[in-house]
Amino acid sequence: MEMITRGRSPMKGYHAMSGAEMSPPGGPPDSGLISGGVGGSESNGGAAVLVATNGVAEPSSSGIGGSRGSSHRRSGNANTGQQEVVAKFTEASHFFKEQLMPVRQRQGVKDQPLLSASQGSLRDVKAMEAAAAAASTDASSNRNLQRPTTSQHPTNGGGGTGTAAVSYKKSDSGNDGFGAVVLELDAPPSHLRQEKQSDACYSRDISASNGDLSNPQPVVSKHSSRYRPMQYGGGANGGGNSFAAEVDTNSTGRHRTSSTRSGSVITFRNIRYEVMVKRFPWSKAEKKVVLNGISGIMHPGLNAIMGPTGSGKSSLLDVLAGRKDPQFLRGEVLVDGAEQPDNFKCMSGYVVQDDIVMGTLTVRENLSFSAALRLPGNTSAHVRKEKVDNVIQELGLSKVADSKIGTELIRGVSGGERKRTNIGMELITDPPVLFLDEPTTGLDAFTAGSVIRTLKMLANSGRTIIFSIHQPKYSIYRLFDNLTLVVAGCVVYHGNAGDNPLDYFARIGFHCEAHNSPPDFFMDMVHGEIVSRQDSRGDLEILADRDSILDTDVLKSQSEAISNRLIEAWRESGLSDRLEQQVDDIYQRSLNRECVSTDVKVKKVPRVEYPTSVCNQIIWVSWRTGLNLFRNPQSSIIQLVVYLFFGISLGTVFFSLDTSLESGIQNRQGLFFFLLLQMVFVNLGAVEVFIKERVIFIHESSSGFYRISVYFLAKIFCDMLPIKTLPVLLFMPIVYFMAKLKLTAGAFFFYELNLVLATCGACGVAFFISASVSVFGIANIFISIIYVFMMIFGGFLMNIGSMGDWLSWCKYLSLFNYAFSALSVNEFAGMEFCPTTDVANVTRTCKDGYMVLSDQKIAYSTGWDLWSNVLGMLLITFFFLGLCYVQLRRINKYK
Ligand SMILES: Nc1ncnc2c1ncn2[C@@H]1O[C@H](COP(=O)(O)OP(=O)(O)OP(=O)(O)O)[C@@H](O)[C@H]1O
Repeated sequence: MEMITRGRSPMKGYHAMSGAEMSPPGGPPDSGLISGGVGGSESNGGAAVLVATNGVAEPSSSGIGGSRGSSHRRSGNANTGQQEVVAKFTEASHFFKEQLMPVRQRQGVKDQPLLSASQGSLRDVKAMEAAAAAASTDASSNRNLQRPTTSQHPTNGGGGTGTAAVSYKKSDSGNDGFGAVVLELDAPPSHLRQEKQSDACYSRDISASNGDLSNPQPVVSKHSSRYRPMQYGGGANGGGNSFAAEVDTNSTGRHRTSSTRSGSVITFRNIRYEVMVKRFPWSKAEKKVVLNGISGIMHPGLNAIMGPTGSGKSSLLDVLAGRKDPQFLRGEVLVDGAEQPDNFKCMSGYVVQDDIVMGTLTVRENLSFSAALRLPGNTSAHVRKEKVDNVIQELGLSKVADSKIGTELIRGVSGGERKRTNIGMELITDPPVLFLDEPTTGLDAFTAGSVIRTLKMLANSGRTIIFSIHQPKYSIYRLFDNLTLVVAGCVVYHGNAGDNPLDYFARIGFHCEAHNSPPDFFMDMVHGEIVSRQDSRGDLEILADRDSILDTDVLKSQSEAISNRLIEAWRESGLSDRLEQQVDDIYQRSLNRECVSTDVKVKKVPRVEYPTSVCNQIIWVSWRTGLNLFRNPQSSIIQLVVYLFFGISLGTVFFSLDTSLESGIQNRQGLFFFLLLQMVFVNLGAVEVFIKERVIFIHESSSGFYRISVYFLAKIFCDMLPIKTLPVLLFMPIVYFMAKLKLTAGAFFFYELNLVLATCGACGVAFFISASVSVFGIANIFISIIYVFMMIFGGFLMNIGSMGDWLSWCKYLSLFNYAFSALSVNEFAGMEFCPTTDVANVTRTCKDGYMVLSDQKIAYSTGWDLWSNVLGMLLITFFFLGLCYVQLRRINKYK
């Protein structure tokens, strides 16, 4: 059981006390308490508020660097904030009295005063803590315990209202793995550190005078280090600053309930990302620096990464999300002040630029799929449904919840709704951090605005949202809490959004004109379209009338000069210095706690954790594959119609074959040729199976939805087998009986078996190519080459016996050869073909079927001769399916 104090939004002039004094200095609190105030960002200047000493919590009003317990106010609205804190604690007291105490009494715990709040003092916090603990132990009998009020969090981002909110809620520990009562305290962030003691990390108030981070305060909270060892709240302009320390009682440590939602703080230090590029396939690989020594902190709130195209936005996002190949990466990424967990990909949400939803499924079905595979295996269907409903509601998708997403053939939901569904797929697990790669790309201005507003709402509920974006309009920009401006792989600004960057750039000589919008100004500036009016350093050539310059080389060199100037200016700025200091401080403390590996050369390879069993994964992936198939007319209904048409056509052309010497042999061989052609070449369509779902597969398999083997098996059992075997079983008998092939049950079933195996083998080849190549056109070329090669050695048009031995062995690689041989033996054995017409001066005799087979060099004398063909087709099928599986495993999961 844990009780959490969570900071939210900033209160200027207040010091986020975070309950540091609620526990004995230097050690963890006795019980699973508590707390976390949150340090303010630069602009916040101060923070809220709670001082508790020896079990007595008092509202305090010291600034961010204020001394403990100081109670003077620094801002006019501080008093209001203080009163609100008190009011909220009073409310908390009622809540504990009315809802938690009865639980304690049922358990025989002697009643004791809980919490009395008056102006300036909050009493008996320990009792409250004890009550919360009692409530936790009765979690199972107390499922309906709800937070009585929802605290309102300021969303204006200005940090001026000083609203303080304390809320408390109890999560459903039975299902989501969290047994936590959350006490939310609106307060600004960033002055907390964690320390490792034995097996746990403790958060520490590190705030000191003037934001000096060198004077740590005592330990304030204890929590498991397994999942979220610590959270630093904080954010630009106060949007969604929060802090929470929580105990994860879940075995996987991945799932969090929305009631305990709080974003993580991502700290990155000296990030350098290099790739090796070749100009031509044959030329020597050259090193390209994509990110060059980037540092920063992303707090809960809306964190935008902006920059010109190719500047490294997506790369930075991927690095923070743990989705870049570690072998090309240098530097550290810390999550809540501790080393980025190697299963971070599974714990965080990542919305890729492409769609990761299945177009044939409805919004609700897609979300249900995500819930079924990403929530812990023991989550009940009822809770899963509730989660899906909540996400639908949260994202404003109620109206289209039961509409299909849409494909090229099916008209579906709008672009914005589709994007929100993509976001919902990741929100199901309520991740503390949500990454989005250009979430507005491809959307019109209004839809883009609605998507960002949705993100803002999520950020306000305490999540850390980090996304890359090109050039937003102003109404979008003003929602940002934090801005990271990247140019040529370097940061030129990192900090609060709003007017702060304008002030900063004005200080270094770049002024935004009155009518210009800030994001447009930033982009113009980094592209070199706006030149410095006053270059304080005097080493930048200033070209006033850029429009008159036509020489592109001059423009390019000027852009580069301005970019370099911006990069240098940032490195030399006080903002950057303070940021570096904060980042270094967090990093050093992490090292001290031994929570971070000091060996930068040994980068961890990301690990994927699966929250559900193989069985569950097979059921759900098969369910989706089947549904997708059923609703996809291209691959199901049209295929059936094609087979029906083909069956009737062939049956008509080869109707009632006779046994004449003139046509009986040739017509049968011709029929087998066309049948096999159809069985094999119909699989050209299967080449798109993995190509089409490549992005979804990479995202889902690397995010822990399912194992690769599960996806592969589901494709075979729910796609390949029904799609390939059903039409053969249904429509190929039409040909058999219309053509009057050998009318025995054995011969008929063997004919069916051969056709099924031929088509499965061809499908195996298509699957292998599909898993190996990502471009449809190239895949088509490869598969055509393989099929034609097999056809040459099929024995139809070229007698294999007439080939040299050095070449004829290739028949063993040919599906056509095995299938044709088997069909021929099946049909010709025991037949006799006699002439029906006389030809002058020519004496013709009957020819039996065995002679036909001998002429074709087809072995027929033993049962093995017949069944070896079946074995050959099976081997080809398994060989290519095996290769397909290997290729699926080898697909690069890094971006
Ligand atoms: N794996 C890679 N191989 C080669 N070049 C790469 C690789 N990853 C990134 N780059 C290069 O690094 C630069 C930054 O790429 P990145 O995708 O991060 O830029 P971006 O700012 O997101 O661009 P855009 O806005 O156009 O998406 C680009 O020039 C890109 O070509």
